[in-house]
Amino acid sequence: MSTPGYGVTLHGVTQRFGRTVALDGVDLEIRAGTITGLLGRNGSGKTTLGSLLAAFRRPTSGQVRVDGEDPWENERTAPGVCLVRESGDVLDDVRIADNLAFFAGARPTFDRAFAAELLDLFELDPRSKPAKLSRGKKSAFGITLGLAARAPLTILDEVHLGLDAPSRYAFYDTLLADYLAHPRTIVLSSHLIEEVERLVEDVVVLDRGKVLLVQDADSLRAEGVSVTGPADAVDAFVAGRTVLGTQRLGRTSQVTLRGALDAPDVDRARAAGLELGPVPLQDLFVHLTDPRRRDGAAPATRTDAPAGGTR
Ligand SMILES: Nc1ncnc2c1ncn2[C@@H]1O[C@H](COP(=O)(O)OP(=O)(O)OP(=O)(O)O)[C@@H](O)[C@H]1O
Repeated sequence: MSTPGYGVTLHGVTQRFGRTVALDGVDLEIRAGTITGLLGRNGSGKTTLGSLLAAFRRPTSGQVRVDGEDPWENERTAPGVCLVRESGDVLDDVRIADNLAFFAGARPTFDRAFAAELLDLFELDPRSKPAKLSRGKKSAFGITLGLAARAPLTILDEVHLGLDAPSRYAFYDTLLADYLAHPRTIVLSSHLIEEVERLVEDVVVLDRGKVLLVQDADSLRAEGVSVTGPADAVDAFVAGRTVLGTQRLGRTSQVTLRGALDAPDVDRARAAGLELGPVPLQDLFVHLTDPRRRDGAAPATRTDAPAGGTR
């Protein structure tokens, strides 16, 4: 059985805007049939990358391949690629019902019944026009189009930023359930890493137009450990190790460490009454992209590092 969804490869892709280099010689593979989290600080090139995949623009140089082909003016891949950005990418002065009809006509995989369910979920009136919607409702409509399209390559670029917390969690749950029922390739760009981390199988981190890391989320998490317990005991245990983050609540401390612990360390931690747990991706992300580390040194984790599980 072939893998559902379109895979993506980029070879030496550079995108310039005048003197700005938004993407700088990017080599990247996004696996077909996965949810990939696209992470990066402001201006790191995430939206530019999404625009290239959706053939909204052509790179200055390098090769973009979607399902093995150049997506630019490609009649075969175009209906199978759906990019939704924070702005919603909808027809502002056209009623929601007509927007849906227009969108569905261009996409053979569009599921109108699912779109209707999503309108109900987000309490959107099919008679209203996107121009009159609040920011959050407009985002919800963009999400409705993006999910109901069931495109083999779906790129959701900060689509959920305007949503309130209940709507965001409804979006995450719906995305996951629909992805499991209809596997495809989803690229999810977000600054809300704590919220989306349970969804993503692979992680791509962009930093100033370059790929800093491509890794599956589980092996990435395994590259660190969180240590929780009485502050004194935690401090003694973590002394001399690479600390990614510290949280203190009264006399309890939780410290995120980089690097896996060996068996004797695990025994020592347990003997000291400390709890060990997985590392939040957010801590690893902040560590890797910390502007205070802009000393030209290579970050500790890279795709070319010999870390176990890196692909
Ligand atoms: N159309 C454009 N014209 C000129 N510069 C642009 C254009 N689009 C993007 N850029 C620049 O390219 C760089 C990357 O921008 P991009 O929007 O891809 O980043 P991003 O990671 O999506 O950022 P954010 O998280 O803030 O949305 C930035 O320096 C941005 O100013």
